[in-house]
Amino acid sequence: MDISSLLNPLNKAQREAAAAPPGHHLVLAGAGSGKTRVLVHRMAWLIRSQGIAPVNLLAVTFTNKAAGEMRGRIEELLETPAGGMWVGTFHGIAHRLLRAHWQEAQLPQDFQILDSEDQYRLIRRILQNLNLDESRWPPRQAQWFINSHKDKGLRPQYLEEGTNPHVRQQIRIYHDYQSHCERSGLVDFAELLLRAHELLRDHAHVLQHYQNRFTHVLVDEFQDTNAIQYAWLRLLAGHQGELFIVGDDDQSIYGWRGAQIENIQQLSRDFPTIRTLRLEQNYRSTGVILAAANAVIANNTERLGKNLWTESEDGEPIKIYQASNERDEAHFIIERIHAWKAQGGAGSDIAVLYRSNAQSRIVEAALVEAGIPYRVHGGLRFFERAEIKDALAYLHLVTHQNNDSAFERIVNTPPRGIGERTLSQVREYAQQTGVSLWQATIQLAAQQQLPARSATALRHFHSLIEHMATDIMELSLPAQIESVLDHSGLLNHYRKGRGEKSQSRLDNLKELINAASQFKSEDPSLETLSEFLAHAALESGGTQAEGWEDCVQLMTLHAAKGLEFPLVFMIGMEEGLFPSPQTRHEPERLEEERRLCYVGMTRAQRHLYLIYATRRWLYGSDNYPQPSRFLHEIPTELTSEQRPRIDIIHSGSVPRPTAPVSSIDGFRIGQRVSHPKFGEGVVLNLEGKDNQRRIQVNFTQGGAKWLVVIYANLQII
Ligand SMILES: Nc1ncnc2c1ncn2[C@@H]1O[C@H](COP(=O)(O)OP(=O)(O)OP(=O)(O)O)[C@@H](O)[C@H]1O
Ligand SMILES: [Mg+2]
Repeated sequence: MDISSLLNPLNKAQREAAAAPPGHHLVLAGAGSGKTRVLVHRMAWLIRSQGIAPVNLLAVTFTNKAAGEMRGRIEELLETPAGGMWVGTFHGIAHRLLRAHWQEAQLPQDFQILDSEDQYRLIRRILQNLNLDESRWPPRQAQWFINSHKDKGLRPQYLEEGTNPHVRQQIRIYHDYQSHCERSGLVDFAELLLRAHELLRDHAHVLQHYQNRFTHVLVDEFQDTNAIQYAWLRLLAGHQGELFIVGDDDQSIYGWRGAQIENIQQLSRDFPTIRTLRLEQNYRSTGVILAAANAVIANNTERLGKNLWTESEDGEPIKIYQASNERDEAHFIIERIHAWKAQGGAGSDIAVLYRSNAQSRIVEAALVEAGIPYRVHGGLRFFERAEIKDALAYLHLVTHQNNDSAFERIVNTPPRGIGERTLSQVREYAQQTGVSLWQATIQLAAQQQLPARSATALRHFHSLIEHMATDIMELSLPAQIESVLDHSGLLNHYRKGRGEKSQSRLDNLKELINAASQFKSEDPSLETLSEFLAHAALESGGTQAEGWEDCVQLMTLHAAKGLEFPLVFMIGMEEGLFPSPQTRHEPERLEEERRLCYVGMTRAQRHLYLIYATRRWLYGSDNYPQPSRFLHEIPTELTSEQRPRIDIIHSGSVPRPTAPVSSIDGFRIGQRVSHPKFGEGVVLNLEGKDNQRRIQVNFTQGGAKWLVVIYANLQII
């Protein structure tokens, strides 16, 4: 592609940004104005028109998925693979730096990444060692204390002890936690960033190397960078590197996780020559959606201010639906999805967005019942499932026996007769002598301090792990994983289990082998197994090993950042849920909630539904919430209220609207049928007419379910 056609798909302002002369640039622009598009074109333009080598570019995005898409787009524009270019998340890039410079970073070469759940477990263990009661010292609080200090670049030894006993105790926990991580070669997410920053700050030759290499540093979603991320961007850019930053202050939604919207202003102070460019035309949404989103965000006071307009047609009004409860909310969505599909729309065009993860369950249940495929993003991610973590723990232990988290996780999974009493003895010994749990078991066994049965069980465990390590040395990555799954007894363990759960666990373990065979290391110089383990820890949801298919997308508003969909449902638009209860009386946090609402609304390209319930069962109690204030902030001429439906499908004792019938579409009570998802079952009930024809089937695996006949795809067997 020649240079002019490279810039053709851009408007004038976008082109000026993508082909801006050398220097620092900040593209500050609203949602859907093409910031990400400009960033990608800028990279292609630098390579094609300015002769910059791909190795000189560093691009930082927010998720692995975005990074993958970005690389794909650039290669498409260049019509060739852009090898050597670094594109990744802050965490991914920090990890890469630390792997390359582990010595300078004072890490063991085979350091391992501790994900949030492992971190939580470790903190609990530290609390136990310190004899602290969890009800007084909640592990989550300690975790927050540790991470938020690391995000600010603060190590425990530099914290002011002060007089507050609570703070002193937290510092002590932080201290113990940190020494434990250092002894065992473990690096948590916040540590990745902090250590990468220290690496650059304290080692002039390393810094020099990367400053020379990365002549161009490009960052997407800049508004959500935290202090430490900003600090290392600044170091990397140095005096010569050129920054190309894109962001939107109105979409800053991670303040609670330490992101600093002030970084936008700081940028102009640190790089006084930086040019701010604006994009004002929105290409994503209809006029109505954009006007509504603009009206909502206009209620915030802390804004840098911008205009956003569109040439698109106004489109249809935003639909506000008052649901009688959360089940009605879910059924309304199902109905709309059916209508969308009936018109030829794809399921993957649709997103259901919510404020809190807990809201997805009811919608999921309704989707399952209706037989609509869906995918939850950012829920329990593939690599976070228990069986996958067990498998990964074996792999960790095989490569690195001093990994206590991995040891704890699988020493008795599957059960092999190593009891809690033995383990506490091991833990105590490890703590007193400052060795790893693995070492402790060896030493205790040698000193014959353990009961004979436990000692034998532990010896078996040792030789199991050691054998695995030698067995897999020569194997390919998927074969390594297969071998470990087999020899560890995990596969057998789940094979023995009954029911759908065990089956789905087995499927997941097989999927892990599949994921390993598709895995390509970014950095060929690294050993594949440890690289795969790091990938598993860093993979931030979004993509799962199975690929996309035609699924309705469910995710939190936070996870929807940067994405777009023709049809969007925002559910739970209620005071006390969105805005969330803790934020209602704090103006700053309320503004962050409003930005989140703006992010959600601006995901929609053509159709936007906002739904609230007048009654909601949430966190174990019944609530009668008011509609969200954000709904009132949308001018009424842009919305249309959907009338409450009368045919709400109730469960239980509520009388059904139609009388039972004896046969529908050839189905009869007592007949055996099969369903593509639920398997085989027996027809219990039939009712309704026209599109409302429903059938109740008692499935062998899943119990009784009501299905809508025309969608259920049932076969008589
Ligand atoms: N000049 C253009 N012509 C046609 N379509 C465009 C143009 N610029 C952007 N788009 C399209 O508009 C949509 C939004 O663009 P993009 O995702 O880059 O916006 P953004 O500013 O990054 O949004 P967000 O703030 O949500 O991340 C995309 O579908 C993109 O392809
Ligand atoms: Mg974007």
